[in-house]
Amino acid sequence: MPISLDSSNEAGSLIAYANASQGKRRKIERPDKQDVSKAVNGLSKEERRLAKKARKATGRAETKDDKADMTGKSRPAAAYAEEAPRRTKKRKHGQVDDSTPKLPNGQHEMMNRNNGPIQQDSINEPEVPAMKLNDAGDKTLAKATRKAEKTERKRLAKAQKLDGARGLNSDKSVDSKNARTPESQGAPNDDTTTTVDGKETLMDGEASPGVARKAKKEEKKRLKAMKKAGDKDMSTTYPVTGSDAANNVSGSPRPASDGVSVSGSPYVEAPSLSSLPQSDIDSFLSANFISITDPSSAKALRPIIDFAHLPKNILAHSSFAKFKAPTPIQAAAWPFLLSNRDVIGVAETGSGKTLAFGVPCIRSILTSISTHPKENPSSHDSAQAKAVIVSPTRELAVQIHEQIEKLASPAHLASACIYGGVPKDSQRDALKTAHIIVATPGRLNDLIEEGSAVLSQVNYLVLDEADRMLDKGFEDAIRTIISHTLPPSSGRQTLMFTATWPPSVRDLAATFMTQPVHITIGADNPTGELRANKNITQKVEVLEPEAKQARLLQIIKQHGTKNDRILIFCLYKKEAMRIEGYLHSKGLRVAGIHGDLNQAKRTQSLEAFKTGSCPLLVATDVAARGLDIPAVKLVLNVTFPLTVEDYVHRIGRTGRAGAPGLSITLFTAHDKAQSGALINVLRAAGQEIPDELLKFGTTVKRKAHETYGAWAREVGDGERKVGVRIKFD
Ligand SMILES: Nc1ncnc2c1ncn2[C@@H]1O[C@H](COP(=O)(O)OP(=O)(O)OP(=O)(O)O)[C@@H](O)[C@H]1O
Repeated sequence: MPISLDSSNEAGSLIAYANASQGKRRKIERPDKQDVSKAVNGLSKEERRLAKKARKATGRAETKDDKADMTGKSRPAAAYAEEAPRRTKKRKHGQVDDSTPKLPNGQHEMMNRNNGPIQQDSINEPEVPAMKLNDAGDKTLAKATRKAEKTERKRLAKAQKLDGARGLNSDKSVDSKNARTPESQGAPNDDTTTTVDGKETLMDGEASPGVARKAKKEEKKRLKAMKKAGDKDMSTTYPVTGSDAANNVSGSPRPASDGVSVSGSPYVEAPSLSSLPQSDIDSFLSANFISITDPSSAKALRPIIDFAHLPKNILAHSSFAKFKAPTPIQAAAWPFLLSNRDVIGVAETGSGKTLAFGVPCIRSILTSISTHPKENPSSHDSAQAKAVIVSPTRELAVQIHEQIEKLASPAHLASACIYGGVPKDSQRDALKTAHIIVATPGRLNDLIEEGSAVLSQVNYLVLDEADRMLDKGFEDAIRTIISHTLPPSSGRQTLMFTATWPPSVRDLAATFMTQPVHITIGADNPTGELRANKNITQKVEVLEPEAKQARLLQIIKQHGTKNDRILIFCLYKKEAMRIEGYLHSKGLRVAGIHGDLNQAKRTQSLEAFKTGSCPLLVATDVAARGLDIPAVKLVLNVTFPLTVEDYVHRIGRTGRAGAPGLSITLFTAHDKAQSGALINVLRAAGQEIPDELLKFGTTVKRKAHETYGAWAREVGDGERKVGVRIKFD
């Protein structure tokens, strides 16, 4: 019987594998030598010949399997599907847990979750007692298994080499020797903690490299096919013109899935929006510097410039009536998202991106549920998650969850907030009834792995702070999460939102998306180049490193008032602790937030800062992205971050939702490698550039994916990127 492999989905291929060879879905297991011997008694000559052949094959496989059980390596793909739940977790310092492979959609059907760790004996116990040796399917299975083993061995050898090069398995101790290990590196994911001996330990799950790489390969294949198809399409770049005014129904088809697609309910433009003169639309687009690029040949969609233009079922549940009008990113993204399109949304910090993806999320779920009348949204006994929103930090996940809850609960939808550093029990409970999961990657993967989080019906996937989510620290974990959701061919909508969209992550992003509409908000910035929020006045002071502390105190005294908050950023955890202690010693009310603090303390510090009981917060880059804290008057950078993207996010904690903001950056000779990139950001925002900064030079180092964000310093010398001289006029 030919083995049919469904290349679109790993679980699909494994199940097909099992079905083809066994005639039904069941565990794939080879018998041991003894069982084969028993079975051959009384067989014909021909059957004995085949049995001998099979014995040879099983003997080989068995030896490898035994070895693999000891080492956790050299497993054929089918064996991974079988034995994943039996493996015990190995969470070593700085080590990716490759002993616990994660499998995509549907795999849980093949696992016995209740068994727990299984002894070596039971691993060798044959699931199928008597093999029918003259069955052609079995021969095919043995052959296919050998082939799978060979491929797996090759892949693992390659992966080990790669991981070795990336330093994924190397310990990083945080001591005086590497006290300059920045938090954004040392803590690639929010679930990183520090053990007593000062070593950093990944607490929560990283993606299995095996599964992640397979997913990567499949995504690449899909992308290739997609590109081929896309070549036939005309790429469309808006602003919308008068000829598009007639278009009031989205022309973007999305393949129907097995009853879970949201494509059944096309977006219909509100008559009140259709009746607006085109000149109104054009002036809205140009006044807000909205650039929309659609690689498909679908017609342009008018921005939803008034809340009244939203579909009625959303409007009825709106919790945002307090706002005057949608922000530009909301207005531009909503029509495409409501039409089930994939969207990359790049808009400045504090511009309302959460509602931009949050509002269509509710509609997507309601539509999806309405096509499944059995799933009554008001029955909170159980639910299947339909949407996942992934965020890089725990605090941001909590904040997004709060906003999503405000949208979801009036619609009788439930959401769960999943993040590391806190007990799992309440999260497990919340998952039982959640339609929407807001999560950090590490803890989500842990709960997927144990079977508490099931994403097999997720057709709305959001990566918030998408560039951070796609950098090396998170990439594998994100791949694993994505591989558990519905594939795009079954109707999954994939959204990426951020304020910074470096070229280094764009190719990777494309592998997860289907003809995404690219929306950028910002003057003179159609390609989404790095831009800071123009409402922020950026000041840079160049000084000697030893002068920093005194200057810091001066600035705080100069700007601190009773009601305003000052957010102080450091690069290292130890530095943050030192600065917090220093300010404390000066009698100031100050709190701290960084990766060495337990979650309760982190939450407490943030609350104290939000309420104003502590008007000063000293933070590392764990607080750089997404946090929406009212009345942050000043962001003060004591040490420049590793990347200028992080700088843009840090200063973006002020000047939110149209309010003015101020940032002051203390810049020393240690940071001169970043001077060129910083000058570019200042220049693009029309800010003053001090001569002392210009003296450091205008060289901008191009960042490739490997060197972006969390793992930057772990790239070997051989991979160091060459600086590019940028000329200014
Ligand atoms: N239409 C609107 N009008 C006015 N304010 C809004 C609107 N939509 C959202 N906001 C407010 O704007 C603030 C910033 O929103 P949000 O946190 O979503 O920004 P963001 O673009 O995600 O920022 P960041 O890039 O820093 O994550 C929030 O306080 C939010 O309530």
